Amino acid sequence: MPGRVTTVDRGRYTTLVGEGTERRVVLAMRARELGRKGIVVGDAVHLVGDTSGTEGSLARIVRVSPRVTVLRRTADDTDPVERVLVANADQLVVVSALANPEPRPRLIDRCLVAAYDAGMDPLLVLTKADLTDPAPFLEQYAPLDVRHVVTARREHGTDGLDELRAALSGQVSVLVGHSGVGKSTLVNALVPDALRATGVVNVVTGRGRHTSSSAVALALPDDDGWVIDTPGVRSFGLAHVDLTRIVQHFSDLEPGTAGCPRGCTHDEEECGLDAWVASGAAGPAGPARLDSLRRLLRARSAPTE
Ligand SMILES: Nc1nc2c(ncn2[C@@H]2O[C@H](COP(=O)(O)OP(=O)(O)OP(=O)(O)O)[C@@H](O)[C@H]2O)c(=O)[nH]1
Ligand SMILES: [Zn+2]
Repeated sequence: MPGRVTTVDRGRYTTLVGEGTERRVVLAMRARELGRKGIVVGDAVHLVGDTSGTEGSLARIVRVSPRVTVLRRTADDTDPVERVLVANADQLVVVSALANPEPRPRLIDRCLVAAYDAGMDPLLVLTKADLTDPAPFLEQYAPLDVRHVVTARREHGTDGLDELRAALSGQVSVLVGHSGVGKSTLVNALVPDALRATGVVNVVTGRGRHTSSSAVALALPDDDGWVIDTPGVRSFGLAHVDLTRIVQHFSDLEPGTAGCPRGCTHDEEECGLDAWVASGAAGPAGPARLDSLRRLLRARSAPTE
């Protein structure tokens, strides 16, 4: 029985199996034959045993499918190892308020790098446009050509929500953002209460709301994709990011790296990209694009915020 891992908590895995009306929550443990193989939220797994999902039942996870993407959480003081946070997500939704709290461009840049490194498409969601004009902020990000959705609270509801739904449709999206940006407000609007209750099982009681601070996958209405909410994720593991994976996302600049010395950091005097851009090969936007690329490359080594 195939399933998708929605929460991980102390050796218990909440999974969702089945489609449509057959969809149900199945609590599972790992089978011995998995050895030390890790299981994270978003993993596609194969379950055996009692997959009825009835109260008190426990299935076993016997296989984990190869991961298409992996988003890593950074090592920190309590855990020196970079760990996979979420598997198989398509896009990284970086939620930032335009005001209250002020946007943190360095953190956003780090999120973009993490997305590129994970093989995920980034999507910027800029909330609270009712408080300030989004134009100055957007200008700063224009050369990066990152998709974005602007939301604003209005008397009749929230502007931009339909556009956001369209961007999430059929995708597995990880939502990140620091406290107060309005991420919970968005998740509540996207995933109705009834759906939120399923797939989010408290391991201790077997029902109710999951309280741990780990990622939680929530199915969007009508099986139209997933959002994975990540409370408490403040930074990503960028220590092992491969430069070429970032440069790949700058298709207008990438050919210019042919003129770089071996092992070029693309942020040094000998870098071939300066000449490439100066020759006009990257078009009129070239200089701003190169600045943005270098900003991201530097964000890798910036201290965590
Ligand atoms: N003006 C305005 N306020 C908003 C908007 N969206 C959310 N808020 C408010 O911003 C505050 C923070 O929203 P939350 O959804 O709790 O933010 P969060 O990112 O989940 O933050 P944590 O719960 O701390 O993780 C709340 O008081 C919301 O009512 C918006 O579009 N405009
Ligand atoms: Zn270079």
